[in-house]
Amino acid sequence: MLEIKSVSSSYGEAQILHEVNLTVEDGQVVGLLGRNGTGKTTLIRSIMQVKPPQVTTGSIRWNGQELCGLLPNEVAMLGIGLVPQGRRLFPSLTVQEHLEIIPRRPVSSGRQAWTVERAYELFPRLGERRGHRGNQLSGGERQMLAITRALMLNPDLMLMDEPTEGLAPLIVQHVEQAVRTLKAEGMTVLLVEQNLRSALSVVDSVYVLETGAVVYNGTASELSNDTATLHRYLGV
Ligand SMILES: Nc1ncnc2c1ncn2[C@@H]1O[C@H](COP(=O)(O)OP(=O)(O)OP(=O)(O)O)[C@@H](O)[C@H]1O
Repeated sequence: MLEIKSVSSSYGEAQILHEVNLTVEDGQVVGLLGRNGTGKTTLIRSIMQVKPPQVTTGSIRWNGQELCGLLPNEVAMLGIGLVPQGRRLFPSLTVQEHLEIIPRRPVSSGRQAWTVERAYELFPRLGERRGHRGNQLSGGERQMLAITRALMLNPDLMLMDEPTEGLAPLIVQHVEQAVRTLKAEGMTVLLVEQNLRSALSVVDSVYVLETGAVVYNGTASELSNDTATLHRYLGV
């Protein structure tokens, strides 16, 4: 379980997150929604201990262990995979090389280890592109590679920062299906999304951020029916 309690984070003097509380139970897919600039990526970076920002107060616990003060690779080795916004890839490495260079952690009990072949089963398109280099991939292929790279770590929690951003509708469906497949296998997911429809099709519950604070927490169906919140905080 991921437990975020009273977390505030700052870039220098600028405090962006204000006493954020958020919980992701094991096996849940939780959506993190909110307009541009409300602090979603800042929260993801705070969980991963990627600096900046600096977490100034509060605690972030994963399976009871405090993450604040660890290095990002130490957080990763506790079983937290990151799909960063912007799908950072190496332009000169092939798809296969991207997947092979990821350090592995021992797979958690009851789980099936991720292999390169299993990654290609999740996204067959990537298998067809295994010899292509990072700079030869389409936006959708880059996103698929970013997701599978994070999986190669054998994580128990995936932090996904806007995985459908800028993708064509068909590719968005592939990404949504991949999230459902991961959930069916017991993966815990914190999913940042701007695409409300896409988020609501895969998440169990949602948190909405506004100016760095949680202003809403409910199930996906509660949010779907809450037109006031949708209008006020998500502009729909
Ligand atoms: N490196 C940085 N230094 C200073 N301020 C930053 C930095 N990164 C982000 N911010 C500021 O923090 C605030 C929250 O940004 P953040 O990227 O977390 O929002 P977001 O909800 O993820 O938005 P988006 O959907 O646009 O990615 C914004 O006001 C942004 O300008």
